[in-house]
Amino acid sequence: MADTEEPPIFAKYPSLRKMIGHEESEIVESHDGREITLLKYIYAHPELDTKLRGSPMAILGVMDEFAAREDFLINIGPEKAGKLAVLVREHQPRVLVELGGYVGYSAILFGSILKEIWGENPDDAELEDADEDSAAAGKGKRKEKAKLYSIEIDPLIASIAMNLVSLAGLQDLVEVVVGASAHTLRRFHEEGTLGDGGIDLLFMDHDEALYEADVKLAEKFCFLEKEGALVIADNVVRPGAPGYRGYMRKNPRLSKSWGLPGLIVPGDLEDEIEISVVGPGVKSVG
Ligand SMILES: C[S@@+](CC[C@H](N)C(=O)[O-])C[C@H]1O[C@@H](n2cnc3c(N)ncnc32)[C@H](O)[C@@H]1O
Repeated sequence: MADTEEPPIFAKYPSLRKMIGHEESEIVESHDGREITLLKYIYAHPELDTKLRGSPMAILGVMDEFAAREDFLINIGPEKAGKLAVLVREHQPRVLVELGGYVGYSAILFGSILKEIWGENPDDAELEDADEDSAAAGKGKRKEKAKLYSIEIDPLIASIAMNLVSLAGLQDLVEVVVGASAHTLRRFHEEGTLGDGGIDLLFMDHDEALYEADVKLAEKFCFLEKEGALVIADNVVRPGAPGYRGYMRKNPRLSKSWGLPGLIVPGDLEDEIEISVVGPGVKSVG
């Protein structure tokens, strides 16, 4: 490629041109007002009522369009979304917890898959019915709700996520929870939010420096006791979570782990997403 030639990545993501000439330390990638601009962009969309409302995939498409054309967004983006969607469909989780919800991109993706797999949640009366007559459960009545708890520390950012989750029609399946990850996991434990079953899939995408401590907390509260529970950690290579990776490799509760490649930077083949299958075992590790 000649010196003057623009890297192909800028043709695909024109919004990245803003970063040209800046040191990495000078680049602000989020929480600078662009999230409110995104919300206005979506609500100004000419097909808001005809295509976006009630359509998770169409909303994700507009978020991708905004990230490519207007301003970069720190969500998983379309490539990782495609890979994670395959995994989530295969795994069929009923209770999913996400640490780091941002404006709701991954929450809308995962919530739409929960809806695809489990349908609309039963209302409380139906749940009581199914409880009273366990034979009825065998006739197709569901005794549990499917749920994604998307935990986000920043209340303004979380409000945008709540708005977009509702626009997507997923408010029944996706609960955006405002709070820091560790504080919220502890609150879930004290309040019994997750019931007896715990978590089928824990997605960590908040602060790589907290992955190790937070997964240990989830284990301590027995949230990861289901056979085959999945822990998915994003960005384990860049910015990187060496403490978490080291801890999981030696974890006696780990039965299998593998990685998925990142994206965006062509030729970057290192696995950015680490998937770990954990299960019942030592109750409290570390
Ligand atoms: C990379 S973004 C998450 C992207 C999101 N999972 C998606 O793909 O749509 C990280 C988010 O984690 C939030 N965050 C950072 N530290 C956190 C913590 N300790 N607890 C909860 N959220 C946190 C940030 O405010 C930010 O919105």
